[in-house]
Amino acid sequence: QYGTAGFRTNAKVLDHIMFRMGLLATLRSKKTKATIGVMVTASHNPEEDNGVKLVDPMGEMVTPTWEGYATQLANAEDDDLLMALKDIIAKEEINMSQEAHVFVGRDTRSSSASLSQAVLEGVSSLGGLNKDYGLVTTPQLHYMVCCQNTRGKYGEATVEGYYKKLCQAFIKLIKNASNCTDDQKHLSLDGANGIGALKVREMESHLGKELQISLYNDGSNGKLNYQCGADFVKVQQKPPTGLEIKPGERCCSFDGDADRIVYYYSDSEGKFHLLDGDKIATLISTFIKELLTQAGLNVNMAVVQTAYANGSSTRYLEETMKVTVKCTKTGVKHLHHVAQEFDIGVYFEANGHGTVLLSKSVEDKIQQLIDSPNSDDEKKRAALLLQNTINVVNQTVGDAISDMLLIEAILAIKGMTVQQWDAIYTDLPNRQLKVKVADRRVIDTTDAERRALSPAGLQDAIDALVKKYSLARSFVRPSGTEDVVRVYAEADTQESADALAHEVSLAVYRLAGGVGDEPKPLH
Ligand SMILES: CC(=O)N[C@H]1[C@@H](OP(=O)(O)O)O[C@H](CO)[C@@H](O)[C@@H]1O
Ligand SMILES: [Mg+2]
Repeated sequence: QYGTAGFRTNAKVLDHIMFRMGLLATLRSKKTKATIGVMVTASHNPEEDNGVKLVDPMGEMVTPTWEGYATQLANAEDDDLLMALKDIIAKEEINMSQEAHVFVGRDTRSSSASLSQAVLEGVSSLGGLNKDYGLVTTPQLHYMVCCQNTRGKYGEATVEGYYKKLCQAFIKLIKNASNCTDDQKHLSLDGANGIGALKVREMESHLGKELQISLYNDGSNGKLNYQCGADFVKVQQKPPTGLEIKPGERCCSFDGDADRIVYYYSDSEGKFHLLDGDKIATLISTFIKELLTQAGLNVNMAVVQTAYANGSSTRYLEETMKVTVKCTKTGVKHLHHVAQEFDIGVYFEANGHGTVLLSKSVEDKIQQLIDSPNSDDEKKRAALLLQNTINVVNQTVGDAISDMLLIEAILAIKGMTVQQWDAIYTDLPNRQLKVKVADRRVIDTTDAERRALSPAGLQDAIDALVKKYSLARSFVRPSGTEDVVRVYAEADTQESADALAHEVSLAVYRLAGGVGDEPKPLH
């Protein structure tokens, strides 16, 4: 199934899927009369895996109907492939004489080169024209597609153009950071031994001395995503191997295709502190809200989260910041669409995947303030900061490089240390676990995946377990990228969160057809 983020499985069985996604992207391009993107990556999953994501004309994820076609095409027997294609062509009334253009990109996995070749062959076999961007991050490919289809309005469809746009905006932002010491300009980055590391190296010359990055896990020795990267750090709640973490120093990790980022530091007692997507969303939305007030702009802004958002972050945003918070199903495609409903939508998954979307009307209002001879200096300054914020952001999809530049600029402008940022609110202790079941589709959820409708009795069991703890919350859902059921729990102490997560895992195991050994307690 075309899951949370496309197809993902062991690379050895993906050849035909890649070819077929080349075919599908070509049809999608003919249908939309626009360039479509195909990214070969399995993100944070192990090196042995691979996968593919389709990118729609504005750089967003492909629409649900076409996800359905992707699933059909992927599962068709060889003999039925032609029929399956004809079916899509008929349903979508595709004019086959229409030109097609497909952009292809890939991550650093050893299987990616030949798999992206299979995509390219799929494209040409239907007469599509392709451009192979080779090694790029997922968000870079999304960006290229958007630039191409907006005829350069969003930027130039080259990797160089991407660096120029983002870095120029970053440098303009950072000029507003008076008294920023060299120490504060330093960041340690874990590149997950993946494409992000490569691309940060490429970008560095555009940054001048404004940001000094020490790059670890750059792929020269270590294995992709192995005990490193944003997913490892977030789920394990510990620093990656291969990165020297000095007390108090700001560090961050990308994931394997550089569309996620998390920050962290260790305090003077050596305790590890994680600043995840929720903390990032809080920092960015607070910054934007302050600028809007200074600029005298009244626009409706929301933060979009998923069920994995820490309860403390939601409470802080709603109660202290008075910001609208929306909750959607897991997967950035869901968050993206809800964020689009607002003038400004800041969306982040707790794991660090997210970005900011701004409507055209907000961009116009900001431009008017900058151009107007009547705006006072404070308003103008705020408007310029907002404009450069927009330019540093990759609005097509969550982007670790772009998010990193924005976060670094905000911290510098606010003169804020990573500790001060962390202290905005305190996370509730939490735990994520996985349970293997025979068929994870037996679990059906509702209410943005916060409640289970089936199997019978599971939600009642979870409710009863949650009641035993204070400030507790727990939910389960079938993963869309792995063959597991995910369990999430939070509570007032780490012991309680761990115990609750374990007890809920047991309930899943017993009621949803667990396989293998029964889940064991964490302690
Ligand atoms: C709990 C969690 O982190 N889930 C991740 C994971 O999806 P699952 O459907 O949970 O496997 O991978 C997705 C793609 O990277 C990402 O969007 C999502 O947030
Ligand atoms: Mg990723």
